[in-house]
Amino acid sequence: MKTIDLKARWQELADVKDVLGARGWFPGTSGNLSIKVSDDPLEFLVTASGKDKYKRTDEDFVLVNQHSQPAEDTQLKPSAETLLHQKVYELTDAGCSLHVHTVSNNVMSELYAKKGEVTFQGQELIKAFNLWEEDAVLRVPIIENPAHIPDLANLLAEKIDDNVFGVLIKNHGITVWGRNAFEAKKHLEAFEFLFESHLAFRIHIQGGR
Ligand SMILES: CSCCC(=O)C(=O)COP(=O)(O)O
Ligand SMILES: [Zn+2]
Repeated sequence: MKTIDLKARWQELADVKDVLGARGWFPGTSGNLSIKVSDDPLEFLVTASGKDKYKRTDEDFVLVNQHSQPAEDTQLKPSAETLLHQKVYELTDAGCSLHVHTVSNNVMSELYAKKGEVTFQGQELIKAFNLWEEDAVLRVPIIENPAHIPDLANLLAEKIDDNVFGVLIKNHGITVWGRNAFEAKKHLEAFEFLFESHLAFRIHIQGGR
């Protein structure tokens, strides 16, 4: 991959990071984002670990290889959750993977953890996932949150499927992907809208039941 492509991908991911940051979706340094730079061998840019993701700096991203290890000499540490991004690239045609912690995705993950998934039907915004039929159902698997990242990454990998565009991690956050940064961001925004609407409906119409 040429330097110009690396720069373009960096810029693209930095722009997405700014927009998500403006929404407050990186509380307490949480969240990590990645974008694919090369397919064979796999290389992707991923956010550096533990940083204030609301700030834009020249050290925001690290280029990693197919083993989630830095592909260049650097003092920066790739995200602690880089392995989840690696699994997404290995098992899908994704070009971008986004992970954020929000109040809505955490509450939804807790509410529906026992069911192991949450589904949406009859909601206009499931069209953001290319689901156009009237009876189409959007399914979002929910996984446990083991502290050992390889275990977490394996749980995520088990749920990845053609009709899955994101996975909720219980009391942790959501990991979503898309063929490129535009699509990944679209998916993330649609998920968060559906979660917020569902919770608002439960609180205001169903009295929290
Ligand atoms: C304080 S957030 C705990 C770690 C986490 O879940 C996360 O998303 C951020 O980790 P990173 O190493 O990518 O900064
Ligand atoms: Zn996280």
